Amino acid sequence: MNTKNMTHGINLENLDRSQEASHIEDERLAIRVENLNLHYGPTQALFNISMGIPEHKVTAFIGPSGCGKSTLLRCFNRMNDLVDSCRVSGKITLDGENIYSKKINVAELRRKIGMVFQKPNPFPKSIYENVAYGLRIQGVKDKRRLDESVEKALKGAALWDEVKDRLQENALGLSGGQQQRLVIARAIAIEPEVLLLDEPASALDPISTLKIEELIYELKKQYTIVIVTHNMQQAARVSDYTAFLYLGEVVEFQDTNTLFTNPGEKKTEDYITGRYG
Ligand SMILES: Nc1ncnc2c1ncn2[C@@H]1O[C@H](COP(=O)(O)OP(=O)(O)OP(=O)(O)O)[C@@H](O)[C@H]1O
Repeated sequence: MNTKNMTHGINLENLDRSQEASHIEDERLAIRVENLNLHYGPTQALFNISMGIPEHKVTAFIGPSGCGKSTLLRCFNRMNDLVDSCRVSGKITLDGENIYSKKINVAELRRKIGMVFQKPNPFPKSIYENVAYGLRIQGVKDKRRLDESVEKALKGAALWDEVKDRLQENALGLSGGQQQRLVIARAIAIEPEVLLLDEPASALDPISTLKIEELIYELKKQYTIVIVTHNMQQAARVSDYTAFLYLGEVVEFQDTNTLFTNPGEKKTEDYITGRYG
Protein backbone atom coordinates (compact mmCIF):
# COMPACT_ATOMS: atom_id res chain seq x y z
CA MET A 1 0.00 0.00 0.00
CA ASN A 2 1.27 3.49 -0.76
CA THR A 3 1.67 5.15 2.64
CA LYS A 4 2.92 8.48 1.31
CA ASN A 5 -0.54 10.01 1.57
CA MET A 6 -1.49 8.47 4.91
CA THR A 7 -1.63 10.62 8.05
CA HIS A 8 -2.83 9.23 11.38
CA GLY A 9 -4.54 6.46 9.48
CA ILE A 10 -6.49 8.88 7.28
CA ASN A 11 -6.00 8.26 3.59
CA LEU A 12 -5.44 11.72 2.14
CA GLU A 13 -5.95 10.47 -1.39
CA ASN A 14 -9.51 9.63 -0.45
CA LEU A 15 -9.96 12.96 1.29
CA ASP A 16 -8.66 14.74 -1.77
CA ARG A 17 -11.15 12.88 -3.95
CA SER A 18 -14.03 13.73 -1.66
CA GLN A 19 -13.05 17.40 -1.80
CA GLU A 20 -13.17 17.27 -5.57
CA ALA A 21 -16.87 16.49 -5.24
CA SER A 22 -17.38 20.01 -3.91
CA HIS A 23 -16.34 21.58 -7.20
CA ILE A 24 -19.11 23.70 -8.61
CA GLU A 25 -18.91 21.96 -12.01
CA ASP A 26 -19.92 18.68 -10.34
CA GLU A 27 -23.00 20.06 -8.63
CA ARG A 28 -26.62 19.88 -9.65
CA LEU A 29 -27.82 23.44 -9.94
CA ALA A 30 -31.04 24.74 -8.40
CA ILE A 31 -30.80 28.19 -10.01
CA ARG A 32 -28.92 29.34 -13.12
CA VAL A 33 -28.14 33.00 -13.73
CA GLU A 34 -27.21 34.07 -17.26
CA ASN A 35 -26.01 37.52 -18.29
CA LEU A 36 -27.96 39.28 -15.59
CA ASN A 37 -27.87 43.08 -15.66
CA LEU A 38 -29.87 45.27 -13.29
CA HIS A 39 -30.46 49.02 -13.25
CA TYR A 40 -32.07 51.24 -10.60
CA GLY A 41 -33.18 54.13 -12.82
CA PRO A 42 -30.08 55.27 -14.74
CA THR A 43 -27.66 53.54 -12.36
CA GLN A 44 -26.46 50.05 -13.12
CA ALA A 45 -26.17 47.93 -9.94
CA LEU A 46 -25.41 44.46 -11.38
CA PHE A 47 -23.15 43.78 -14.37
CA ASN A 48 -23.41 40.74 -16.58
CA ILE A 49 -23.67 38.10 -13.87
CA SER A 50 -23.62 34.42 -14.83
CA MET A 51 -23.46 31.76 -12.14
CA GLY A 52 -25.14 28.62 -10.85
CA ILE A 53 -26.50 28.07 -7.35
CA PRO A 54 -25.89 24.44 -6.32
CA GLU A 55 -28.79 22.40 -5.00
CA HIS A 56 -28.86 21.49 -1.28
CA LYS A 57 -25.76 23.52 -0.53
CA VAL A 58 -25.17 26.84 1.17
CA THR A 59 -23.95 29.61 -1.14
CA ALA A 60 -22.74 32.84 0.48
CA PHE A 61 -22.51 36.28 -1.13
CA ILE A 62 -19.82 38.47 0.39
CA GLY A 63 -18.39 41.86 -0.55
CA PRO A 64 -18.18 45.45 0.63
CA SER A 65 -21.27 47.51 1.41
CA GLY A 66 -23.19 48.54 -1.71
CA CYS A 67 -21.57 45.95 -4.01
CA GLY A 68 -24.95 44.42 -4.91
CA LYS A 69 -25.26 41.34 -2.67
CA SER A 70 -28.85 41.99 -1.56
CA THR A 71 -29.86 43.18 -5.02
CA LEU A 72 -28.65 39.91 -6.55
CA LEU A 73 -30.36 37.86 -3.82
CA ARG A 74 -33.63 39.71 -4.37
CA CYS A 75 -33.52 38.90 -8.09
CA PHE A 76 -34.03 35.21 -7.23
CA ASN A 77 -37.60 35.70 -6.00
CA ARG A 78 -38.28 38.89 -7.95
CA MET A 79 -38.45 41.06 -4.85
CA ASN A 80 -36.89 43.82 -6.97
CA ASP A 81 -40.21 43.96 -8.88
CA LEU A 82 -41.42 46.04 -5.94
CA VAL A 83 -38.94 48.81 -6.81
CA ASP A 84 -40.49 50.95 -9.58
CA SER A 85 -37.19 52.15 -11.05
CA CYS A 86 -35.70 48.65 -11.24
CA ARG A 87 -35.04 47.05 -14.65
CA VAL A 88 -33.64 43.57 -15.10
CA SER A 89 -32.28 41.92 -18.25
CA GLY A 90 -30.83 38.46 -18.76
CA LYS A 91 -32.13 35.18 -17.49
CA ILE A 92 -32.58 33.36 -14.17
CA THR A 93 -33.91 29.82 -14.34
CA LEU A 94 -35.43 27.70 -11.59
CA ASP A 95 -36.37 24.14 -12.52
CA GLY A 96 -35.45 25.05 -16.10
CA GLU A 97 -37.97 27.91 -16.33
CA ASN A 98 -36.99 31.57 -16.72
CA ILE A 99 -38.43 33.27 -13.64
CA TYR A 100 -38.57 36.57 -15.54
CA SER A 101 -40.79 35.09 -18.26
CA LYS A 102 -44.28 36.62 -18.58
CA LYS A 103 -45.83 33.22 -17.89
CA ILE A 104 -44.44 33.06 -14.36
CA ASN A 105 -46.83 33.41 -11.43
CA VAL A 106 -44.79 35.51 -9.01
CA ALA A 107 -46.76 34.40 -5.93
CA GLU A 108 -46.04 30.77 -6.83
CA LEU A 109 -42.36 31.64 -7.42
CA ARG A 110 -42.15 33.16 -3.93
CA ARG A 111 -43.73 30.01 -2.51
CA LYS A 112 -40.87 28.03 -4.04
CA ILE A 113 -38.21 30.57 -3.04
CA GLY A 114 -38.71 31.78 0.52
CA MET A 115 -36.91 34.75 2.03
CA VAL A 116 -35.76 35.78 5.49
CA PHE A 117 -34.59 39.35 6.17
CA GLN A 118 -32.04 40.93 8.46
CA LYS A 119 -34.57 42.13 11.02
CA PRO A 120 -36.93 39.42 12.30
CA ASN A 121 -40.42 40.35 11.08
CA PRO A 122 -43.03 38.12 12.73
CA PHE A 123 -46.64 39.19 12.37
CA PRO A 124 -48.36 40.52 15.53
CA LYS A 125 -50.18 37.21 15.87
CA SER A 126 -49.67 34.03 17.87
CA ILE A 127 -46.61 31.84 17.36
CA TYR A 128 -48.92 29.20 15.87
CA GLU A 129 -50.58 31.60 13.43
CA ASN A 130 -47.25 32.95 12.24
CA VAL A 131 -46.17 29.48 11.15
CA ALA A 132 -49.61 28.46 9.83
CA TYR A 133 -49.91 31.68 7.80
CA GLY A 134 -48.61 30.41 4.44
CA LEU A 135 -50.61 27.20 4.70
CA ARG A 136 -53.82 29.10 5.41
CA ILE A 137 -53.14 31.27 2.35
CA GLN A 138 -52.84 28.06 0.36
CA GLY A 139 -56.31 27.13 1.62
CA VAL A 140 -55.35 24.49 4.19
CA LYS A 141 -58.17 24.39 6.78
CA ASP A 142 -57.84 20.96 8.32
CA LYS A 143 -56.82 21.52 11.97
CA ARG A 144 -54.85 18.31 12.25
CA ARG A 145 -52.85 19.00 9.13
CA LEU A 146 -52.14 22.55 10.29
CA ASP A 147 -51.04 21.29 13.73
CA GLU A 148 -48.72 18.75 12.15
CA SER A 149 -47.19 21.23 9.73
CA VAL A 150 -46.68 23.88 12.42
CA GLU A 151 -44.95 21.35 14.68
CA LYS A 152 -42.77 20.06 11.84
CA ALA A 153 -41.72 23.57 10.78
CA LEU A 154 -40.96 24.65 14.35
CA LYS A 155 -38.90 21.49 14.86
CA GLY A 156 -37.14 22.13 11.54
CA ALA A 157 -36.28 25.64 12.72
CA ALA A 158 -34.96 24.31 16.07
CA LEU A 159 -37.58 26.27 18.01
CA TRP A 160 -40.18 23.67 18.99
CA ASP A 161 -38.79 22.83 22.43
CA GLU A 162 -38.73 26.49 23.41
CA VAL A 163 -42.29 27.32 22.31
CA LYS A 164 -44.36 24.12 22.36
CA ASP A 165 -46.14 25.17 25.58
CA ARG A 166 -46.90 28.72 24.43
CA LEU A 167 -48.03 28.36 20.83
CA GLN A 168 -50.98 30.71 21.38
CA GLU A 169 -48.84 33.51 22.82
CA ASN A 170 -48.00 36.57 20.75
CA ALA A 171 -44.88 36.04 18.64
CA LEU A 172 -43.68 39.55 19.46
CA GLY A 173 -42.99 38.33 23.02
CA LEU A 174 -40.17 36.07 21.76
CA SER A 175 -36.52 37.13 21.90
CA GLY A 176 -34.89 38.44 18.71
CA GLY A 177 -33.11 35.13 18.09
CA GLN A 178 -36.32 33.17 18.65
CA GLN A 179 -38.23 35.54 16.36
CA GLN A 180 -35.68 34.95 13.60
CA ARG A 181 -36.04 31.17 13.97
CA LEU A 182 -39.83 31.65 13.96
CA VAL A 183 -39.58 33.54 10.68
CA ILE A 184 -37.49 30.67 9.30
CA ALA A 185 -40.19 28.23 10.51
CA ARG A 186 -42.79 30.39 8.72
CA ALA A 187 -40.70 30.19 5.54
CA ILE A 188 -40.17 26.41 5.66
CA ALA A 189 -43.76 25.57 6.66
CA ILE A 190 -44.78 25.82 3.00
CA GLU A 191 -41.83 23.64 1.94
CA PRO A 192 -39.98 25.90 -0.47
CA GLU A 193 -37.13 24.67 -2.66
CA VAL A 194 -34.80 27.55 -1.93
CA LEU A 195 -34.29 29.75 1.12
CA LEU A 196 -32.81 33.23 0.66
CA LEU A 197 -31.31 34.64 3.84
CA ASP A 198 -30.38 38.33 3.79
CA GLU A 199 -27.99 38.85 6.72
CA PRO A 200 -30.19 36.69 8.93
CA ALA A 201 -28.00 36.96 12.02
CA SER A 202 -26.61 40.47 11.84
CA ALA A 203 -29.17 41.85 14.33
CA LEU A 204 -28.63 38.98 16.80
CA ASP A 205 -26.39 38.33 19.81
CA PRO A 206 -23.52 35.79 19.46
CA ILE A 207 -25.44 32.85 20.97
CA SER A 208 -28.49 33.41 18.77
CA THR A 209 -26.13 33.82 15.81
CA LEU A 210 -24.55 30.45 16.56
CA LYS A 211 -28.02 28.86 16.72
CA ILE A 212 -28.91 30.31 13.32
CA GLU A 213 -25.62 29.06 11.87
CA GLU A 214 -26.25 25.55 13.24
CA LEU A 215 -29.74 25.71 11.85
CA ILE A 216 -28.47 26.68 8.39
CA TYR A 217 -26.21 23.64 8.48
CA GLU A 218 -29.21 21.40 9.25
CA LEU A 219 -31.52 23.06 6.73
CA LYS A 220 -29.26 22.53 3.74
CA LYS A 221 -30.05 18.81 3.85
CA GLN A 222 -33.51 19.75 2.61
CA TYR A 223 -33.20 23.17 1.04
CA THR A 224 -30.92 25.11 -1.26
CA ILE A 225 -29.70 28.10 0.75
CA VAL A 226 -28.30 31.43 -0.40
CA ILE A 227 -27.06 33.75 2.31
CA VAL A 228 -25.87 37.35 2.18
CA THR A 229 -23.49 38.16 4.98
CA HIS A 230 -21.16 40.98 5.95
CA ASN A 231 -19.35 38.60 8.20
CA MET A 232 -16.57 36.70 6.43
CA GLN A 233 -16.08 34.29 9.33
CA GLN A 234 -19.76 33.45 9.10
CA ALA A 235 -19.49 32.80 5.36
CA ALA A 236 -16.47 30.58 5.98
CA ARG A 237 -18.31 28.69 8.74
CA VAL A 238 -21.67 28.08 7.10
CA SER A 239 -21.23 28.01 3.35
CA ASP A 240 -20.07 25.43 0.82
CA TYR A 241 -19.60 27.99 -1.94
CA THR A 242 -18.84 31.70 -1.78
CA ALA A 243 -19.24 34.46 -4.36
CA PHE A 244 -17.24 37.64 -3.85
CA LEU A 245 -19.01 40.66 -5.35
CA TYR A 246 -17.41 44.02 -6.01
CA LEU A 247 -19.04 47.04 -7.68
CA GLY A 248 -21.92 44.95 -9.01
CA GLU A 249 -19.80 42.18 -10.50
CA VAL A 250 -19.12 38.64 -9.33
CA VAL A 251 -15.34 38.80 -9.12
CA GLU A 252 -14.88 35.22 -7.98
CA PHE A 253 -17.12 32.24 -7.22
CA GLN A 254 -15.47 29.21 -5.69
CA ASP A 255 -15.87 26.52 -3.11
CA THR A 256 -15.60 28.37 0.20
CA ASN A 257 -12.39 26.71 1.28
CA THR A 258 -10.54 27.71 -1.89
CA LEU A 259 -11.91 31.23 -1.91
CA PHE A 260 -10.69 31.90 1.62
CA THR A 261 -7.39 30.02 1.51
CA ASN A 262 -6.28 30.32 -2.09
CA PRO A 263 -8.29 33.01 -3.91
CA GLY A 264 -7.77 33.23 -7.64
CA GLU A 265 -8.23 36.99 -7.92
CA LYS A 266 -6.19 39.79 -6.40
CA LYS A 267 -9.36 41.75 -5.53
CA THR A 268 -10.70 38.78 -3.54
CA GLU A 269 -7.43 38.43 -1.70
CA ASP A 270 -7.39 42.15 -0.86
CA TYR A 271 -10.92 41.91 0.51
CA ILE A 272 -10.49 38.79 2.62
CA THR A 273 -7.23 40.10 4.05
CA GLY A 274 -9.02 43.27 5.07
CA ARG A 275 -7.43 45.72 2.64
CA TYR A 276 -10.81 47.24 1.90
CA GLY A 277 -14.46 46.82 2.75
N1 LIG B 1 -34.28 50.45 -4.06
C1 LIG B 1 -33.16 50.96 -4.56
N2 LIG B 1 -33.22 52.07 -5.35
C2 LIG B 1 -32.08 52.61 -5.88
N3 LIG B 1 -30.84 52.12 -5.66
C3 LIG B 1 -30.73 51.03 -4.88
C4 LIG B 1 -31.87 50.40 -4.29
N4 LIG B 1 -31.44 49.33 -3.57
C5 LIG B 1 -30.09 49.31 -3.69
N5 LIG B 1 -29.66 50.32 -4.47
C6 LIG B 1 -28.27 50.59 -4.87
O1 LIG B 1 -27.75 49.43 -5.52
C7 LIG B 1 -26.40 49.20 -5.11
C8 LIG B 1 -26.31 47.80 -4.49
O2 LIG B 1 -27.05 47.81 -3.25
P1 LIG B 1 -27.25 46.50 -2.38
O3 LIG B 1 -28.15 46.86 -1.24
O4 LIG B 1 -27.65 45.38 -3.26
O5 LIG B 1 -25.76 46.24 -1.87
P2 LIG B 1 -25.25 45.29 -0.71
O6 LIG B 1 -23.96 44.71 -1.19
O7 LIG B 1 -26.31 44.34 -0.30
O8 LIG B 1 -24.96 46.36 0.44
P3 LIG B 1 -25.02 46.22 2.04
O9 LIG B 1 -23.97 45.21 2.38
O10 LIG B 1 -24.66 47.59 2.51
O11 LIG B 1 -26.41 45.80 2.41
C9 LIG B 1 -26.04 50.32 -4.15
O12 LIG B 1 -25.37 51.32 -4.86
C10 LIG B 1 -27.38 50.80 -3.67
O13 LIG B 1 -27.33 52.16 -3.30
